Amino acid sequence: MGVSGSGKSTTGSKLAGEFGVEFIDGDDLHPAANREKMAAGVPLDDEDRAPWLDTIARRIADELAAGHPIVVACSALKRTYRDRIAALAPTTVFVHLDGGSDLIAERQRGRVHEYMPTSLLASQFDVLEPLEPDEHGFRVDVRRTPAEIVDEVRRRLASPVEHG
Ligand SMILES: Nc1ncnc2c1ncn2[C@@H]1O[C@H](COP(=O)(O)OP(=O)(O)O)[C@@H](O)[C@H]1O
Ligand SMILES: O=C(O)[C@H](O)[C@@H](O)[C@H](O)[C@H](O)COP(=O)(O)O
Repeated sequence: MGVSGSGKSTTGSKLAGEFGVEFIDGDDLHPAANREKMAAGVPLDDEDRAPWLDTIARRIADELAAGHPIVVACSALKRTYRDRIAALAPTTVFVHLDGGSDLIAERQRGRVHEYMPTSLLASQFDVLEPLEPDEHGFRVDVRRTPAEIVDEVRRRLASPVEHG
């Protein structure tokens, strides 16, 4: 989880590669209307995101039911969004790629995205709700390299007491 440009695709795909599991990018599961809205510079609202979150939650639940752990990139900006995912896939561990707006804006500007304009980053920080103590997950600092972040995530996933 994390705002656009926080490194979900980069670190998520690397983590999945190291685990030897599938990586799913939530970007690819947005309905066309959501993509068009973002491309037009308009932030998504709760109603836009609800069916997308359900698609992601169902996909996680289906994969887990088939015995396939997966890594998913999904902004999951609000507590209610994460609860929606956890309701269908309760063993989901949320890893918040957390960082300041200046650094993330700089990284976002340095990449090309199919539909996401950099102008929407501020709206994402506005709605971002960090993990709360009773959520299943932890934060990592995006000032570190992708390799360091992946190592940290692996270490913490191997220590259940640290991410309860
Ligand atoms: N930890 C990191 N250190 C340096 N650059 C990073 C890091 N994580 C991601 N990046 C770069 O930042 C940009 C945004 O990352 P990306 O994975 O596309 O973010 P997201 O999927 O969250 O939108 C990319 O150009 C990526 O190469
Ligand atoms: O909930 C949302 O508003 C979107 O999911 C958004 O968070 C996401 O950032 C875009 O789809 C762009 O994708 P990147 O996060 O990969 O830039």
